[in-house]
Amino acid sequence: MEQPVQTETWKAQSLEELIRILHQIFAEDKVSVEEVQALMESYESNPEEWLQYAKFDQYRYTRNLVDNGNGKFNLMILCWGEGHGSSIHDHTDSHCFMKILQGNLKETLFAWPEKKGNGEMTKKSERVLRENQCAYINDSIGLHRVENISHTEPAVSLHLYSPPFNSCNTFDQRTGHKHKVTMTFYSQFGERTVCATGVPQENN
Ligand SMILES: N[C@@H](CS(=O)O)C(=O)O
Ligand SMILES: [Fe+2]
Repeated sequence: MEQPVQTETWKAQSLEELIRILHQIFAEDKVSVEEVQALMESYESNPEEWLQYAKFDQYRYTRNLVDNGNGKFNLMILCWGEGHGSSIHDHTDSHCFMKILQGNLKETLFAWPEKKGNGEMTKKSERVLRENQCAYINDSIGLHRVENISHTEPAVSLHLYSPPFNSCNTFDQRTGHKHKVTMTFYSQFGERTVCATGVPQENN
C-alpha cells in the first residue's frame, strides 16, 4: 500500500515569505492543492506588504502581476472597486487559488453549459469569501463569477494560477454562449503597464 504523501503545514509570516515558499513548493514535480491552499490561507494579510501592487481602476477590476513563479505560476493582485465583477469564466485548465486580502468577494459557481445549449446557465452555489480565506477552482469544478457586491468598500484578492495563462473563455449567463478573451496586466511588479491597444483587459 502506498503511504499518503505528508504535506507540510506552513505559516507564511509575510508576503515575501509566502512567495519564497511558493517557489519551493512549485519547484517539485508534484504539487498538492491542499498544501498551496493552506499556505495561502496562513498568510495574514498586511496591506503594507501589498499596497505597492494594489492599483485600482474607476471602471473595472484590475489584474496586477506580483511574481511570475519561475514560469510555473503567476501570482497577481486583483483590485475590485465597489460593484466591480468578472463575467462568468473558465480557467483554461489551470489551477486557480484566490485569497482575500481585503474586503469580501462573492463567488457564484456555474455548471458548464450543454454543448449545443442555448439557454440560461445553471447556478450551482454561491458564497461570500472573507478576509484571509483562500478559495480554489479549476475547470472540472465549474465556472465562476466573482463580484465585490459592496457599495462602500473596495476589495483586494491574491490569485495564483498554475500553469500561467493569458486567455480564458467568458460565458453569457442567458445563452451559455462562450467567447474567448485575452487577459493582460494593469501593472507588473508595481509598474503600470502601457496598454497599446486601449482595449479593456479584464473579463468584465
Ligand atoms: N479569474 C479571473 C479573476 S476571478 O474572477 O476569479 C482573472 O484572472 O481575471
Ligand atoms: Fe476566476
